[in-house]
Amino acid sequence: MAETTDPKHRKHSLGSVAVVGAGASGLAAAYRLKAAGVAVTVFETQNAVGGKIQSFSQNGLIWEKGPNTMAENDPEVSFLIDDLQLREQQQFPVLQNKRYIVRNGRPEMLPSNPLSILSTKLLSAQSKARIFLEPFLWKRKPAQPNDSKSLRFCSVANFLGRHFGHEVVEYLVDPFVAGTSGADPDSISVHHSFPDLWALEESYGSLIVGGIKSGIKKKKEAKQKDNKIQDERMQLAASSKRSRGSFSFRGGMQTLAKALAEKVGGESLQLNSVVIGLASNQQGNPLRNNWTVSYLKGGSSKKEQKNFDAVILTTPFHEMQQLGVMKDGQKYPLDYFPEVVYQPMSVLVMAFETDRVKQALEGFGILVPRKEQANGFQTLGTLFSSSMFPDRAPAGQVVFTTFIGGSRNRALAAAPLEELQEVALKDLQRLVGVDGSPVSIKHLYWERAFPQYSLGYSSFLDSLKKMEMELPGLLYAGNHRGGLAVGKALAAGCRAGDQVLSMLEATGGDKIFTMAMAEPQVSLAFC
Ligand SMILES: Cc1cc2nc3c(=O)[nH]c(=O)nc-3n(C[C@H](O)[C@H](O)[C@H](O)COP(=O)(O)OP(=O)(O)OC[C@H]3O[C@@H](n4cnc5c(N)ncnc54)[C@H](O)[C@@H]3O)c2cc1C
Ligand SMILES: C=Cc1c2[nH]c(c1C)Cc1[nH]c(c(CCC(=O)O)c1C)Cc1[nH]c(c(C)c1CCC(=O)O)Cc1[nH]c(c(C)c1C=C)C2
Repeated sequence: MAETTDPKHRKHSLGSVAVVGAGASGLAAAYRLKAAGVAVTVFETQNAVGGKIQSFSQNGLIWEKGPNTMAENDPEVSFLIDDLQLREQQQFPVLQNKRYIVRNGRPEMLPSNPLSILSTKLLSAQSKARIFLEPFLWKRKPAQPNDSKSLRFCSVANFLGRHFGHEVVEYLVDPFVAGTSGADPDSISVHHSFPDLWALEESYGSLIVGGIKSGIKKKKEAKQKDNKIQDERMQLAASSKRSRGSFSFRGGMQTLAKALAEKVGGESLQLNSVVIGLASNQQGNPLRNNWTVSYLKGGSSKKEQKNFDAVILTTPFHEMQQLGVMKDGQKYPLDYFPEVVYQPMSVLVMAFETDRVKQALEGFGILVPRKEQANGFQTLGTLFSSSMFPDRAPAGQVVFTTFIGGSRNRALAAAPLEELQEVALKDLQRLVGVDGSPVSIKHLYWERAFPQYSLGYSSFLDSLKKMEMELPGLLYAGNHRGGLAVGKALAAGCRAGDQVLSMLEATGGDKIFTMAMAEPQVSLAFC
């Protein structure tokens, strides 16, 4: 029968793909492949989709065990939100730009524009001067000698400290890094965590000048792109993409996971199924169906197997290491990978009677810099959950989501609930005047909440590339590459799906196709 080009009518003639993991990246990859008419099977250990995305609802309280918000910075994400008809479900935090940072034991508003930098109590006059002088102190330098060491081992603290000084690192950079990864700015690579910053210095010298010029350039490109977009739907996506910062969905972030799962289709979701082995048979003619996935279903000890043309892996690396990988009948050891550091995190969701919160703050939330531990604070920060999304708290209650642990206090993340509640109440009493105990408390401990993009993280990324080169048809798409954010995981999943689709289309005949991720283009700069 002649192959149709319309995915809707194709009878899966393109091939079959296994996706391991039904988190944001796995669901996005499966969504992309299914839309193109590929037979997809998503294997997921848990009896639910979403991975780290887990929303819960009880007696009028909606809370998140994982992500509370996401951003829409990649075109794939904007398209996915429109295609899933989630635009109407998007929920933007009320007053989302009202963010606070603790200084000298008190919440201080984070400056949200250049003028408010002049009046903020977060920084000394000297640091403010340093920020305004940065464009003049950092003229574009001639390209530095290619020093891969500086590229691989330049920390966020070092890089931004050189531009703006120590106090900016302590009271702006440190809380931002803790509030977006649970890490500290001395331990993470600027090149892997903030690749755009690295490129700005290389291209413009000054980060402020570079930020302004690249912002203007992006706006111009977006306008030109809008003008070029013929398809009304894409035009809508492009225009609606200029959303107002980060957001969630009605009912919580799980709404996104459920919408993706529905689009992928229940027949493609193999829940309660843990993958224990991947075997690649590259011998002879590189025809399709050269991947065998072994898995245990529903707690049974009976191993089941299924063959596929390609595999997309989205599991955290510590779980990937448990997989038995075979190549042409021989064990393929993953022992050339370096260890990955993970940050632990305890999340406490506490609801209080409104009159028990004496100095409630409106807005997104509050972050505690490491330096404020000297003033007795132990939490990393707290989201003002019921201020962000008023429809998620029972009437007459105020809800906070407090984060404890990270690199700042790994042991405390694993402490018993009683101790965590005491720590959180002590900080909230000082910051928002909480008086007394919560009417309800939910707690989740993540032993490995976030992979850390440490100094020298290139060696992990190089190992991923080696694995993909040596095992044609296998691609990694989880949050250990390309960013931790939900939006970045979705984009990675979409791109992995597209890459596998190209492979399937290219190897309709007998071409061999390896799917090493395109080398991210980075430039060298002096660290
Ligand atoms: C507490 C917390 C708060 C966060 N807050 C935010 C936020 O506000 N905004 C934001 O943008 N990001 C946030 N993040 C980050 C974001 O949620 C994650 O980076 C992202 O969801 C990861 O998606 P993933 O698909 O890469 O991995 P995961 O969600 O971890 O999915 C991997 C899946 O693979 C499954 N799996 C593992 N091994 C196997 C196996 N052998 N067989 C079958 N299945 C397997 C797992 O069960 C899991 O479902 C937060 C994360 C945490 C932990
Ligand atoms: C205090 C600890 C944490 C809070 N949220 C997280 C931690 C560890 C987890 C987290 N939050 C965000 C991300 C995505 C990061 C990214 O690369 O986009 C992750 C992994 C979203 C986020 N949270 C903050 C910022 C600036 C962002 C980026 C998107 C946005 O601007 O909204 C800061 C922040 N995090 C927390 C609070 C209370 C807070 C600010 C007041 C909690």
